Amino acid sequence: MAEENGFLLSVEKAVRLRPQAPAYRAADGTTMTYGELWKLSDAIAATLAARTDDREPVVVLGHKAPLMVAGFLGCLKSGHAFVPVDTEMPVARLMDIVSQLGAPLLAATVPLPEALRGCVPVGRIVDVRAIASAPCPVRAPDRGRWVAGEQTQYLIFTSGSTGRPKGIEVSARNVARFMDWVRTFPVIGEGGRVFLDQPPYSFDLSEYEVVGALSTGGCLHAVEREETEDLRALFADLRASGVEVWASTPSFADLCLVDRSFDERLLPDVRLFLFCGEALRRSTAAALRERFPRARIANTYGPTESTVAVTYVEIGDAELAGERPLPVGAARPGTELRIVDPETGAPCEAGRTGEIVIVGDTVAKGYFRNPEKTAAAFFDATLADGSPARAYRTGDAGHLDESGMLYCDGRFDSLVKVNGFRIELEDVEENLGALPLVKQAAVVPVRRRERVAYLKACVVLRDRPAGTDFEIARLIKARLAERVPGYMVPRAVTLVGELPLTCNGKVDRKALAEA
Ligand SMILES: Nc1ncnc2c1ncn2[C@@H]1O[C@H](COP(=O)(O)OP(=O)(O)OP(=O)(O)O)[C@@H](O)[C@H]1O
Repeated sequence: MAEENGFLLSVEKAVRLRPQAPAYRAADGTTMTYGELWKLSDAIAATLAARTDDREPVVVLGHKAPLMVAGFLGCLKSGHAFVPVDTEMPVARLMDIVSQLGAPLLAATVPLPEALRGCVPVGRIVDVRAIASAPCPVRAPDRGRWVAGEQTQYLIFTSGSTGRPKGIEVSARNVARFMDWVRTFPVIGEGGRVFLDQPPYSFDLSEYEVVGALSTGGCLHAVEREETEDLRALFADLRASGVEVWASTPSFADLCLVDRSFDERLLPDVRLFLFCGEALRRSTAAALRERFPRARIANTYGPTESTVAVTYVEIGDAELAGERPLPVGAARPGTELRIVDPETGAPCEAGRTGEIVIVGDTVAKGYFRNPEKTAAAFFDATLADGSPARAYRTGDAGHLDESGMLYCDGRFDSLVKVNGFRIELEDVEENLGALPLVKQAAVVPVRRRERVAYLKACVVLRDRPAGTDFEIARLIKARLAERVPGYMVPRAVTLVGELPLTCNGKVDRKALAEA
């Protein structure tokens, strides 16, 4: 029998079991049920199928709205990979994506931004809002047309922090295997849970909620970007949300933790905090544990190239005790982690730091229309049981302990040389963060003529001590020098109110370096 789309089958089952159950709660309070979502995605699929016989990727443009999710399902049902593009993206990046795809079909859930109007021919635009407001019955494309197996389910473009954005092609099978794993997570596996829906859909962290919620009959509770910029508005919304699963970057949790009312009285139902995308600091996990004593806190790790995440670990008292950075988890079934020498690719000795290589059934197909970059990062490998699998070189530094627990040791590109000393920026950040005075810190290299001239630390204070900025910076440097060798103490320490975030909600190091 032909392989069907595991994700769509699970959503279909949820539709069949509880068509009236809420699937999506938008920020304006409107709700879309499973039955409505399925019907709307049928109509979108029918429209797309009438437009083209091709299986070309379709850009789904918009922000947090049920129309976006219906657009994703509509693409899959009509045989198209979807390319989620958030309206919050800088316009230049948006235009670059559209040009890389070459005048793609564009399913718009919002009015087109001015700059895009000239780039996409009118005949290539599908107005999702018009489909949603036309109540006529439609015949959805035959299920034989559904995206399945090795075909691309979605194409996510990296933020391009290291060059031009690359489109990562994740297959239907990759997503199905990821989904099978997520459904074994505590809380999510029980089904019917309410998920916070915060990261933009153009960031694959959002797949935790799209796949996690919709394949288990759960509900997405969307929060808008504007809300996240006004904690009072955000908390007013969250108070009545009933959110049970919280998946975000640690930076987004840090942002909320700034306010002391962010605790279990605000969110009495939260039972699982799920982190991915950047280092989870001990201080963040400890604060959450104190304020949400009944919730589990899980750290997960993975790049978009291996479908959201491939490791999982719960952070409890044992993990919080001690000084070393928190683990990022043990490999999911179906994934093997290897630590290799980044230069030669040879396996490292047990316990040593090297490049993390991910092998397994969620490793993506490669980069869209980019065979060179694909060949440079992806290769075919063999799993321990002898079966073939795809492998991806992450560019992340890490090590495994004797029990197979993975620790991230930063990215190879965050290893810098200052005056001949090799310094791991995240190591400096970890030590700064451990100072009682410091709430959050990011360390960036300041380059002069291709070399790193010195390090700059941007620090958010916990409570401001007496003294000028200069005196406080000097105090921080002195305290840090008690923990690390002198060459690791940043020459410049800048006090900031908060750390800037990228549109994906990660600390924006590029902006800090340029500031
Ligand atoms: N739990 C974690 N702890 C530490 N780092 C993590 C964790 N999870 C993910 N990461 C980092 O995030 C990277 C994956 O992020 P993502 O796929 O969003 O792309 P990116 O490398 O941030 O690229 P871009 O910024 O260009 O989009 C990983 O390779 C790793 O460096």
